[in-house]
Amino acid sequence: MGLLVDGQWHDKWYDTEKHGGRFVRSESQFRNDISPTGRFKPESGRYHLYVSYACPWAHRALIFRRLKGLEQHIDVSVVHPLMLENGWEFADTPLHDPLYNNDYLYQLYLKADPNYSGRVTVPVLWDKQEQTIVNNESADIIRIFNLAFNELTGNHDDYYPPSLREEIDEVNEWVYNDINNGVYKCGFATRQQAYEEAFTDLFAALDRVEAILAKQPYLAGAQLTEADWRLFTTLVRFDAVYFGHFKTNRQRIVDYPNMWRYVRGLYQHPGVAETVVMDHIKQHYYGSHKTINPTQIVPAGPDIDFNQPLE
Ligand SMILES: N[C@@H](CCC(=O)N[C@@H](CS)C(=O)NCC(=O)O)C(=O)O
Repeated sequence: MGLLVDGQWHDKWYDTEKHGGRFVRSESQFRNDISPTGRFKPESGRYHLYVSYACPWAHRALIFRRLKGLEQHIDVSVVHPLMLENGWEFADTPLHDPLYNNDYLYQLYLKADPNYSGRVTVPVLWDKQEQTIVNNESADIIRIFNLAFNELTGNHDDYYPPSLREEIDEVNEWVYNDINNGVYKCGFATRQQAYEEAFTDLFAALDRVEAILAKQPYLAGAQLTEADWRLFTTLVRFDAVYFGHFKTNRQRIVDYPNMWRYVRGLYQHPGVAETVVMDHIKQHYYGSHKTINPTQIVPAGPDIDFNQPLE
């Protein structure tokens, strides 16, 4: 784990002490759009997506690539599940970098900006033409995938429809703060109080989701939207890693009847199960955070059947 400072790699863990033991996530820095009139145009074969199967943020992008039929137009590279002293690394095929044969993901960031300062995160949407990063913020990448390539693919499915945008933005706000990022706030807290605050907020938000799903099938109502996919990537990791490794253990997702049905429904959506790679997920979390799990032992359980029929 580390970061780049003026183009130099430093092996450094998150500094929680300056925030009273709290984990504070930094903002992504490459935030360009893809549009017919802009610098980055929607073209087949021009862009490349770098992900980790372990990462819930990168997972959103992978799901949208599949939902929007972009596999033929945007290739993907997957990094090695362990993120240690050199950050995300490439390894032997198929976990290699087919474009530049880099050893480390930070080399890609340096190619985009030799003086880059900041964290080196996945996902990365890369432009092969300009050899730079278009965008490294998953919330943006899924919206780009949702719309920008529609003319190319003929797929007009809309996961951020204008009529529901206000509702979706409102849900995203608390789901992001208290659940998507909330599990990290629990797991990376270095003081008891910081952990307990995050834990309380997390389970209040999960209870809220459970109550919403008692009344309607999806977070924004009757229609499946990006708000659901953003929540899904956290829920699908919850019982296998966050519950144990991040100490989010008041209850599991399987213990919430509505959420357990909902997460299975999303998992069983065509093409989604193939984007869930549980051994990368478990290896990454239990193996990469030595401050939390010094032995790096990966638990053998639990056994979760996301394919269980939806009754
Ligand atoms: N806001 C970013 C967050 C991405 C992110 O933090 N990814 C994690 C992996 S789950 C990462 O690459 N972390 C490396 C680091 O923080 O140094 C997004 O949603 O795209």
